[in-house]
Amino acid sequence: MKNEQYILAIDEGTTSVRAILFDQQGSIVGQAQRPIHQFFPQPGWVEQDPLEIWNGTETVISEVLFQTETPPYKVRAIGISNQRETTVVWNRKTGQPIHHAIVWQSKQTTEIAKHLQQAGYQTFIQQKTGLLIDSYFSATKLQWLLDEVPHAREQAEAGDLLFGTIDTWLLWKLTNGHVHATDVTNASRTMLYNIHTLDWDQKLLDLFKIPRTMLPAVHDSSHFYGYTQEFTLMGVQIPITGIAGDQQASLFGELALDPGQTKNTYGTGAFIMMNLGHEPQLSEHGLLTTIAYGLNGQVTYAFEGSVFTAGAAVEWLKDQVALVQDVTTTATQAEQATATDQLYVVPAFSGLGAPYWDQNARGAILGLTPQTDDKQLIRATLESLAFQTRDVLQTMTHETGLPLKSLMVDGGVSKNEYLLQFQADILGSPITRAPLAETTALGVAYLAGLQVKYWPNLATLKALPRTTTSYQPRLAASMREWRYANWQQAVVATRLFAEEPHDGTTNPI
Ligand SMILES: Nc1ncnc2c1ncn2[C@@H]1O[C@H](COP(=O)(O)OP(=O)(O)O)[C@@H](O)[C@H]1O
Ligand SMILES: O=P(O)(O)OC[C@H](O)CO
Repeated sequence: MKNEQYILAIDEGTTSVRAILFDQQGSIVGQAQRPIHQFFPQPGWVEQDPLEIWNGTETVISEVLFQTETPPYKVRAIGISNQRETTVVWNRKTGQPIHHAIVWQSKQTTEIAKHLQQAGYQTFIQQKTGLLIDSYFSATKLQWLLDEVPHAREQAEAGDLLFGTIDTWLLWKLTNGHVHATDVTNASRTMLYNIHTLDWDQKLLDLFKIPRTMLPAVHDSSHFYGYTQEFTLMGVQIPITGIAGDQQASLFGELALDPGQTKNTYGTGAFIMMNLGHEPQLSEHGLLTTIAYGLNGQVTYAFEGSVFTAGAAVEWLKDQVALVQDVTTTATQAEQATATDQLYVVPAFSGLGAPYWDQNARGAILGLTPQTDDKQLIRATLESLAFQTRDVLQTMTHETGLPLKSLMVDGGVSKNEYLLQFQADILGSPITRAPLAETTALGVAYLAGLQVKYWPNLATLKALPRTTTSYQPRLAASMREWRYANWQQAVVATRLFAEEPHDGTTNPI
């Protein structure tokens, strides 16, 4: 349609940045994507260049507009979804980052996190933030930057430095330094934000020694944040009206808006989220309580189970052990493998996330025999994603008392048919795959579009056409439980290996 306007979603993930144009049906009109490099300055450390992220974002925006012959004035609004927790600090006057961004997976602040745990801060922090102490969240990363980058602390105390997660950094760049803000979902991942009072928590700022002047303003996920500046890439002023962390954006894109509705996004990691409604519940078994979205002045909470290694394990099959040349062939290879009932890959490459939260664990392969071959290893690796998902979902249903009726899935690895069938089998529940792999971008497009009345209300979104693919469980219950019991045993063995030896020698891991 000639006069149609579009919503532009920017999805800045861990491995790439995408710009996607959506029309009023929620269909993709065009998209562009650029990879983003990761730097590994020391084992376990992961960093990215914030300027590369910004330049990549500018490029994909230009590309998608060019490819679809869309003049910028046809973009009704912009939404930003982003890899969460990743921490950037930059100079407010020069706009220069003081260091690379510290990525969510990075382990350089493990010692700070351990120290806090040992000092007994877990309950204090969980009650305020809903989070468990881990180097994953922004607070220890920000503290590290202020402590380790020369003169950073004095500059921060003088009010010269700004902190942001990637959404905040991109918003600041898009508005040419006019707007320093974030949304409630991203704020809830910093470990500095109180999810009950909905404000930065002074006691936490004191604990991590963070000057309040560095912190962005916090708003609803659907909110008028500001305009792109005329002299930035867009050439015209376009409102930026949606921001959400990528996992929350995909929950919104799935329209999982009722308590109990649950999604899993299989990307680099796998992030399972269950809508909790308007009352936060704290977990006793390793789940995070997080803000799902802020809409019309009200926040909705969610339980989250973060699995650190999902697609990253598939990448490992390709890049490190070269068992596959192309990740898309893994489903067929897994289908062709002879049964792997006794072979288990525990991909704890960066420790184990929910519900274990074991920073020390490292990956293991258990049950090798002389017959074990490449296809079986591929299959067992894919199966590990499904087992890890069950670990989290079992905890969620136990804690909330809500049964799992069905699981909505999306993300890059959800293209894998073998995985989804096995996921249904090992859960004993149906799986529904979203029509678009780009549910994250769609979610933040919805949030941006609601604010400018591109879509007038939630009912309009629910009425949009949507064709999903379902996977029904086929495995007998006895086999299902036997396989899962074996997996649990494999996790126990893996964690045992990472424990300190009892003879006083240092654990080399
Ligand atoms: N057909 C497939 N089978 C298995 N894994 C896949 C397939 N297609 C993509 N992937 C994996 O999906 C991941 C990328 O998913 P994506 O949602 O783009 O991640 P992120 O947002 O973390 O960058 C990569 O780890 C890639 O190996
Ligand atoms: O880059 P993704 O899509 O794997 O998401 C990363 C998460 O937001 C980290 O918490």
